[in-house]
Amino acid sequence: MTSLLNVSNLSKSFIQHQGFFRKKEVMAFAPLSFDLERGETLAIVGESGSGKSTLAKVLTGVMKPTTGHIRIDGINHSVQQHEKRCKQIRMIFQDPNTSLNPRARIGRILEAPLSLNNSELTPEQTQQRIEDTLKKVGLLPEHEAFYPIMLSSSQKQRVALARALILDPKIIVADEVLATLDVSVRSQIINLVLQVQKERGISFIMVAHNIGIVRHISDKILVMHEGQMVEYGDTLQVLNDPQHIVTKRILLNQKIQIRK
Ligand SMILES: Nc1ncnc2c1ncn2[C@@H]1O[C@H](COP(=O)(O)OP(=O)(O)OP(=O)(O)O)[C@@H](O)[C@H]1O
Repeated sequence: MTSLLNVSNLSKSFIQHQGFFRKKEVMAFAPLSFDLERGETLAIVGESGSGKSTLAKVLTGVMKPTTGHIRIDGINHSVQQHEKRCKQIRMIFQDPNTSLNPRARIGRILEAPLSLNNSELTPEQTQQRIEDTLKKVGLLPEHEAFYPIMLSSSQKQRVALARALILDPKIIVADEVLATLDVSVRSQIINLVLQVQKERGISFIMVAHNIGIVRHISDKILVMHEGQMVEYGDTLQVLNDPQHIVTKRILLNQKIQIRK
C-alpha cells in the first residue's frame, strides 16, 4: 500500500557567496528518506543547526529541494504547483506574533488561503467555512472581527492552526510551535492537535525539543545531527533503546531515563 507521505533522497544545500568569485556550498541536510502514514505524527528532533527547520520548509514546499522526491498518496509533490501543494500540506510557524499579519482581522487572515487557492466556495460558503474552522479550534465566530493583538498567545496559536486547517490539508508541518508557549497553553494546544488529528485523520510533522512531549504525541521520531538523519523509527522504541550517541545525549540533557 502507498504511504500518505513518501520522502526519498531529499536534501537541501545553500550556496553561500564569499567575496566576488568564491562560493561555498552549505549542506543544510544530506539525502534522507522516510514514510509517514495517515493520522500519524512524526517528531523531528536535533540540536541547533542540525537542519530541522530547513527540512520542515522543504517538506511544505516553502523551499525547493536540491535532490530527491516528496510524494503524497504516490503523486509527486512539486514546489511549482503552489495551489495543489497548499491543499495537501500546510505549515504552522513558531511565533504567531510574527506569522499573523497584525493589520488584518482574523476573518481576513482565514479567508486569505481560500482566495489565494482559487477556492470555488461562494461568499456564504466561505463565511460558513471560516466560522466552522474557528469553532473547530475552540474560538468563537465573533473572533473573526478581532485583530491578532486582541488575542492571547493560546488564541493566536489557535488562529495559526485554523489557518492551516481551513484548506483541509492531509499533512500539517509545525515548526517549534510549542516552544514559546507557557506550560498550560502548551497542553491546551497539544490536546487540540490530538483532537483535530483524531477527528480528521490529519498527519502531523512537528519540529520539537521537549522529549516528554515527543513521547506523548508522536508515533515516529527522526533525529538529526549536523544535517544527517542519525536515527529514525518508532518513537517509543527509539526513546527506550536509542542507538545513536546523539539521541542518547539529547535524552541525557533532558534527564530522560533510557529504559533498556
Ligand atoms: N538561507 C540559508 N542560507 C544559508 N545557510 C542556511 C540557510 N538556512 C539555513 N542554513 C544553514 O543550514 C543549517 C541548518 O539550519 P536549520 O535552521 O535548518 O537548523 P535547525 O536544526 O532548525 O536549527 P535551530 O534549532 O537553531 O532552529 C545551518 O548550518 C544553517 O546555517
